[in-house]
Amino acid sequence: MKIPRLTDTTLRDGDHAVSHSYTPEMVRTIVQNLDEAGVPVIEVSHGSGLNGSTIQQGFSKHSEFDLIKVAVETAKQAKIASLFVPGIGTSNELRQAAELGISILRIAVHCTEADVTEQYFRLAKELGLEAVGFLMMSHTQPANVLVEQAKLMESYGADCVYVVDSAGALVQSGVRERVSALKEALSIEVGFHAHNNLGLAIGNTITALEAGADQIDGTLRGLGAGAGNAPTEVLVAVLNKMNLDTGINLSILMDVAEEVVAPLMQTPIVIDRDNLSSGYAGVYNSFLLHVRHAAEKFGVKASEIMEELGKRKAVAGQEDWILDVAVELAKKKVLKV
Ligand SMILES: CC[C@H](O)CC(=O)C(=O)O
Ligand SMILES: [Mn+2]
Repeated sequence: MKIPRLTDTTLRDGDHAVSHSYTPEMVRTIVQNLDEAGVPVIEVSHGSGLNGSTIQQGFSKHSEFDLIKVAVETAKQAKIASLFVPGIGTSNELRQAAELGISILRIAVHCTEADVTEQYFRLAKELGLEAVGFLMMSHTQPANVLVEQAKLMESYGADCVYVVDSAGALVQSGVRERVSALKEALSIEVGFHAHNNLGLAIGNTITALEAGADQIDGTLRGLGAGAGNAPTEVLVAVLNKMNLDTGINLSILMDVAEEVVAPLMQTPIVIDRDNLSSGYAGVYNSFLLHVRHAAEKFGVKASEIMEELGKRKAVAGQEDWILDVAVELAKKKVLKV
């Protein structure tokens, strides 16, 4: 099995879990530790990607450009990456992040919408960036559809395409099928990004490696949207046990996870009823906080909203459905009384 490239996305996916409250000091400390530990790629941006600080996605406490600047200045060996979602971010933010010195742009779209990424892949390459495609909500489509979409990204200049389990809804057979199909069809690298709603983030990531994945993601303590991600420190420990030596210092990772990241958690990252129902129904993890707010406001269960959103096959960008569903469920409840 190949030694994978590990991207730590505590400062991007984890941004959802801290309600976009990262400060330059936190970024400096986390980047310093990840960099010293030897993590090769560190992702920094709003959880929903560049320019995500909006009323729909949640306002950031500090400008993500200030945070990216600190990250670039602090990292000695690690490459800094940012996430970009077309429609949330524009070419302006992409250019600005490149000027600040990011090395990698990860372009994320719903897994049937690769065609909207062309101009951004081309621009990222023009600006000298490594460009990675993110096929979000990959559980919703069979392997052959993901292959078509990934091939489009490859034709636009992608250096790697990720199978992204945004809802933490995939089980191991689903990961194997999708990652192997991409590996077989593409000439570029393939990655896998896990969420832990079904308790499979580490197991699925290892399955992705067995299926040939070249790149994987983690976050310290699993800090990330919904049930969180594969914890970076656990991934490194497991890879060591498998004799896949990434050269990453486990002891530094365990310390920063325990002493710096764990205290940042607003609520423990656990598989509670809301997270499990979200993964089970296949609902996008970034919906969690919005669903919880709506549930509280309208006096319904978050898990019921998740179940209904799953039935309606809601995707990123359809956050307005959350309120519609909550209101409908509340009305039904009143009529029953
Ligand atoms: C809005 C981007 C999204 O959070 C990307 C991601 O990490 C995922 O889909 O899991
Ligand atoms: Mn994610």
